[in-house]
Parts: sequence; C-alpha cells; structure tokens
Amino acid sequence: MTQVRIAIAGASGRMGRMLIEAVLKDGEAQLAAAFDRPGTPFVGRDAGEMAGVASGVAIGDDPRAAIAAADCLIDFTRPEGTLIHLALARELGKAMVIGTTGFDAAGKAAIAEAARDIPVVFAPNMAVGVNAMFKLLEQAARILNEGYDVEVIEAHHRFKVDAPSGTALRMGEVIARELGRDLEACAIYGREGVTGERKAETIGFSTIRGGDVVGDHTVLFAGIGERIEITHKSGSRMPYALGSLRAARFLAGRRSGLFDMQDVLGLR
Ligand SMILES: NC(=O)C1=CN([C@@H]2O[C@H](COP(=O)(O)OP(=O)(O)OC[C@H]3O[C@@H](n4cnc5c(N)ncnc54)[C@H](OP(=O)(O)O)[C@@H]3O)[C@@H](O)[C@H]2O)C=CC1
Ligand SMILES: O=C(O)C1=N[C@H](C(=O)O)C[C@H](O)C1
Repeated sequence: MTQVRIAIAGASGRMGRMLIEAVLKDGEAQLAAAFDRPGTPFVGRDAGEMAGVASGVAIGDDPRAAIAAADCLIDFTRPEGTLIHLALARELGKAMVIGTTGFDAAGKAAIAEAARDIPVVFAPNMAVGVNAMFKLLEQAARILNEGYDVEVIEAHHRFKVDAPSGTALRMGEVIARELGRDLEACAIYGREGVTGERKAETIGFSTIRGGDVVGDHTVLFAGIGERIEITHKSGSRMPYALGSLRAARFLAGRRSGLFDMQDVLGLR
C-alpha cells in the first residue's frame, strides 16, 4: 500500500495540530512536511510535539519546500495564506485539500481556476456528520417548501475570525437551491431595531461567539403551530481532520478538478 505524503500548512494552529496528530496515527498517510509562518516560535520544533509524539519532522517556514516534499497539501489557515499556498501547489502540480473559510468571490474563483490544473477538495466542513446534515437539509427544505421560515444559527469559539461560519453559509446555499431562491438576494445577517415583519422568502443567520465552543449549527424551520430543528454539534476537531485525510486519499491519482466533501463521501 502506498502512503499519501501529506504537507500541513498552519501547523501550530488549532486545526494544524489536530491534522498532525491524525496523520501520525494514520497507517495510510505519511507526514512529509509541516510549516508555519516565518518567525513563529514553533518553527524548528518537532511537528508531533503538541500531540505528544516524536514525528521526526521539524516545523518549517518554507511553503515551497514543504509542498514539494508532499503529494497533497492540507491547508486550514486564512484566505490570504491559502491562496499563496494554492499558487505554489499549482506550480508544483500537487493536490490540495482546503478547509479554510471566509473567502470572497475572487478567492473562490481563484480556487476554481487552479483546480483546472490540480485536484482540489474545497469544503467548509470536513466532518461526515455535517455533510450528512447537508443531505437532511435538502430533504427538509423539499418537504417544508411553503409556510416555514428558515433560520440558521451557529456558535463557535471566541477566536473565530469569520462570520457566519462557512458551514452555516453552505447550509443556507443548500436550502436556497432546494427552494429555488438566490441566497445572495434572500440572506439576512442579523437583525436590529424596527425591522418590520419577517419576509417569507428570507433565510436568516444568527452568529454566537464564545469560549471554546468547537462548532454548533442548527437550522430551524418554523411554521405556525410547529417547528423543526436540525442540529449538529462538534465535540472535537478530530472529525474535521479525519475528513481531510479521506479527502487527501480521494485526490490521490486524480489529475485535476474541484471537489467537495459530498464528492469524497459519495453523497452527490
Ligand atoms: N473545513 C473545515 O472542516 C474546518 C475549517 N476550519 C477553518 O480553518 C481555518 C483555520 O482555523 P483554526 O485552525 O481554528 O485557526 P488558527 O488561527 O488556530 O490557525 C491558523 C493557522 O494558520 C496560520 N496563518 C494565519 N494567517 C496565515 C497566512 N496569511 N499565511 C499562512 N499561514 C497563516 C496561523 O499562523 P499564525 O499563528 O502565525 O497566525 C495558524 O498557524 C479557519 O478558516 C476555519 O474557519 C476550521 C475547522 C474545520
Ligand atoms: O473556525 C472553526 O472553528 C470552524 N470553522 C468552519 C466553518 O467556518 O464552518 C467549520 C467548523 O464549524 C469549525
């Protein structure tokens, strides 16, 4: 069995650490490189240190060298960093798994463009449970397509920098598509003051930030006299890391193309 050689960007970040731990425990993957931004105190230290395992791989600060050493780059950083790493992966002909959220339209277009030359999995949530919930939402929206108000509520830790979460936005997209609506036109991001009555076609988003909440998402379908709530709660970041490794294996042997976790999990 050939092992997929993995490089990890943002090695000292919350997801970077979790990914390193997952790769080191996975018999089908090999940690080829891990890197951080130059000047961070983690550069030069063993990548497995925070997982309590000696990996023999020192955290570097040269993205090009790290990506060149691997078959696949897994990137959970920030949009500006991811786009730099994406250009390098494209130049070097390497696969890439992108978990970073918060891209603008130009960033998403750059990912689609790069995927003409290299294989890319780009998904706002790598957890199997959340991807199952996307399918449940499709079905719920299909059934509750009239008379039910749709609200997406998400909660995350105090360190998260983008809102609403990428997952909440994808939930909104899935529901809007099923209802024949354009999310850009119907999304309401928070309410304040005299807002007037709720418009039936809107999809509302509410964001909570606090403490160490890993990630909770609820979609509320509220009718007159009844309501349905579909909720996913993350208790650990490991499902995101394990999903990313599944994605890296899915990309092995592919030459190009833009995929998401629905493709990886065969849910399309
Ligand atoms: N798709 C999914 O399943 C999931 C997605 N995410 C997303 O992943 C991303 C990272 O989350 P998380 O690990 O919690 O964040 P952290 O802030 O803990 O880690 C981010 C890492 O990226 C580095 N980084 C930041 N900016 C840049 C840059 N411009 N260039 C290169 N490296 C950079 C940071 O380095 P430094 O310390 O120097 O800033 C840090 O090492 C977020 O967008 C989050 O929403 C998170 C969980 C699951
Ligand atoms: O920043 C996080 O932590 C998470 N971000 C992703 C998102 O924005 O949807 C996925 C998960 O919810 C955790």
